[in-house]
Parts: sequence; structure tokens; C-alpha cells
Amino acid sequence: MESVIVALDVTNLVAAKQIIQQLDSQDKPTIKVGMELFYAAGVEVITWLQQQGYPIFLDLKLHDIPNTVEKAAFQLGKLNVQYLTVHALGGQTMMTAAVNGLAAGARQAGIEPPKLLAVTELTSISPAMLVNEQHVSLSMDKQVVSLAQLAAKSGAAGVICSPQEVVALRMALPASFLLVTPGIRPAGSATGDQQRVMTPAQAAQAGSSAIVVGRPITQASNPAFAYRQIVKEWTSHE
Ligand SMILES: O=c1ccn([C@@H]2O[C@H](COP(=O)(O)O)[C@@H](O)[C@H]2O)c(=O)[nH]1
Repeated sequence: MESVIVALDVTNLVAAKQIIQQLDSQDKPTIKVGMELFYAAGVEVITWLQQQGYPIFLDLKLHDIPNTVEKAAFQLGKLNVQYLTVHALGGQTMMTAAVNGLAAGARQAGIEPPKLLAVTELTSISPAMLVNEQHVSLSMDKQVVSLAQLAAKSGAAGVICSPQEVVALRMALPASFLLVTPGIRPAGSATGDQQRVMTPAQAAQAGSSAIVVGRPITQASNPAFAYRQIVKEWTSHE
């Protein structure tokens, strides 16, 4: 898996193309297309990125009844993207339905199915919010490990979690299970709505499989420089 994934959170295709052109990256990092861009630009942005040679992480965080998720995943399985997300809180049957839908869609299109990644607890949730808003009595680590174990049983290839939980997850799951971590903030950058953050170097040291970085790159005055600095920090501690 590519190790620094760029979250292309912009409002339209023109803005997406501008960022990609500014990045001007020879190493073609995986590009994360999330709800904001996909709802604005749809499949057109996926096709354009693929034509430029970028692997795609489609972060739509499906969360619905299993039948609906399976049918949505069937459609998305035909897009030739490398990763798709669901919410682990949708349960084991829903996650397995997503895996099955992706496999069936990809089979119909004659391509490899995307890998399923399950979002555990969003990195915008603090330990206090877990207790006071979700009424979860487990610690954040235990809750994330429990959701990750459910995701593994469901056939997911990995999870989305904060780098803060990676050490606990590595002890509980097979080494091949992907731990993809947003909530990345280079030292000194604004955390914004993220609650459980680490720097790229800390995430690498903890054992993240890959980091997801959005605003520290897309809102930088020089996105290409910001991206290169993050890659440098990540690789020097890998
Ligand atoms: O728990 C999660 C799951 C997904 N995300 C996504 O990652 C990026 C992070 O962007 P930043 O600008 O670097 O904060 C964004 O697209 C989220 O939708 C997450 O942050 N946390």
C-alpha cells in the first residue's frame, strides 16, 4: 500500500485538477476521494485521476442495512478503485455484505475488487465524546480493537483508525491487516476538527500501514512542498 495518501477534499473537479497539477508528483500517491468531491464530481473525477495514473481510495464510509450496502458496493466494485470504506459500526453482516458486493461488481467488470477498509471510531471523536455521546464504557483503544476484530472477521482488509491506537491494534491483529491512519498533523499545524492526532513521524514509529493527509497539503501555500516534507518525515521514521 502507498504510504502517504493524499485526501483530495475539494469542492469540484477543477479544484481537484489544480491540486493534482500543483502536486506534480512522480511517485503517484494514492488519492483519497471522499464524500465532498465524489458528491460534486462523481465518477468523472475517478476516471480523470485514473487516466493520470493515480490509485484511488474511495472514502464513502457506507453505513446502512446490509442489503443496501451490498448493492451500493456492487456498483462501486466496478469502478476499478483500490480501496473503499464502510463504518465498522454497521456490524459484521453489513461489512461482509460490502465485501461480497465489491467482489460481485468487480467480477462483472472483469477487474480486481477494491480492498475494504472499515472506519472504527472517527479521529474527530475524543475519549470524552466516546463516553458522553456514544455511552461506550470501553477505553478508546479497546473499542477500536474490538471494532477492528469484527472488521477482520467480516473479511475487511484493514481499518481506519487514529495512529494513537496502532500499537494496541498491532498486538491484537495479524501483521498483514492494514492500519490506515488519518488524524495526521505535522508539528505546529492546526488540528481543526481532529481530536486524536499524531505527526507523520509518530504515526510511522507507531506502525501505521499508511497515513492519510488532507488539509496540511491541500490548504498549504505550496502543496507540493508540504507533500514532500510529509513523505520525508514519514520515510525517515518508517
Ligand atoms: O476517522 C477518520 C476517517 C476518515 N477521515 C478522513 O481523512 C481525511 C483527513 O483530512 P485532514 O484534512 O488531514 O484532517 C478527511 O478526508 C476525512 O474525511 C478522518 O479524518 N478520520
